[in-house]
Amino acid sequence: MPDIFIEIDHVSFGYDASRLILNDVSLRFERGKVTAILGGSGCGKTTLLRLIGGVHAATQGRVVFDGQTVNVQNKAQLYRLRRRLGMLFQFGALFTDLTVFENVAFPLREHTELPEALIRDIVLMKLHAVGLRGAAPLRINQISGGMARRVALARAVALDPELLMYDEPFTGLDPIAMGVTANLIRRLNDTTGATSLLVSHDVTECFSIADYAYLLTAGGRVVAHGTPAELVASDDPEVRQFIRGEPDGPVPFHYPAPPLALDLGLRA
Ligand SMILES: Nc1ncnc2c1ncn2[C@@H]1O[C@H](COP(=O)(O)OP(=O)(O)OP(=O)(O)O)[C@@H](O)[C@H]1O
Repeated sequence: MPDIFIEIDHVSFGYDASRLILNDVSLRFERGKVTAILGGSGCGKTTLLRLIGGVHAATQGRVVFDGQTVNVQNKAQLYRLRRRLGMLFQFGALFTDLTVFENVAFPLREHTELPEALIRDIVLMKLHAVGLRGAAPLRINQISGGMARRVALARAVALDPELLMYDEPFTGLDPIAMGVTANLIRRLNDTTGATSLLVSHDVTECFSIADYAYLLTAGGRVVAHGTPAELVASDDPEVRQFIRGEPDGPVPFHYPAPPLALDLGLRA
């Protein structure tokens, strides 16, 4: 029996009543694993992370976090839950005029009463884990984008979260920085014993580090799920189109439209 840490159980959600973003979606994330959630723009990946973090409530269905149904009305439960998760947003969202050190120290100062000497040791250890202990005194606007992403990783793990959620961690990075970031996500998961969810549209990078992956399409519909090896070996045309990034296939390139000739008035 797999040890499920997060379960999305027949969840539907819309930001307003007129449009469902997630339509009866079910996913399960195993404890200790890195699971990738892949899908095109707008299919609801970030929305899914927000529901897990209790930012929004599911309209229908349940989000279960380590055996407990997430209830956004229960403020005490939400606070405890948020202490258990670390989140890395697209572009890191660091304080650009603070130092690398102060950025990583920030969640420790916000959420704990630890003495300054201990905060210092934790920050230096987290920075060491991402290879940036030597950069501690630099300001964010003095370091490269790839380094900044690593600082954001160190900050996301500052409180030793049990769940790490990464939203598009590879965006805007050059290939080397991308590889470094991917390896760090894997290493931080394994050394801290956390569970990691990785939202991205970068199939290659995700498959290089994920234990398992879900492929989603519009409405959060699960096209397929499995280990990267299983998905790569799939002969389902929709999965192949997805993985190879083919522009046309079961997911058509063209939005439904009348024939071009008709639209251009070329036919009587
Ligand atoms: N706060 C919001 N209010 C209203 N609609 C929203 C909000 N956030 C997202 N949406 C809409 O919900 C849909 C899904 O967005 P979401 O960000 O979850 O998709 P995504 O798969 O993460 O896409 P991307 O890869 O582009 O980030 C989109 O159509 C988006 O416009």
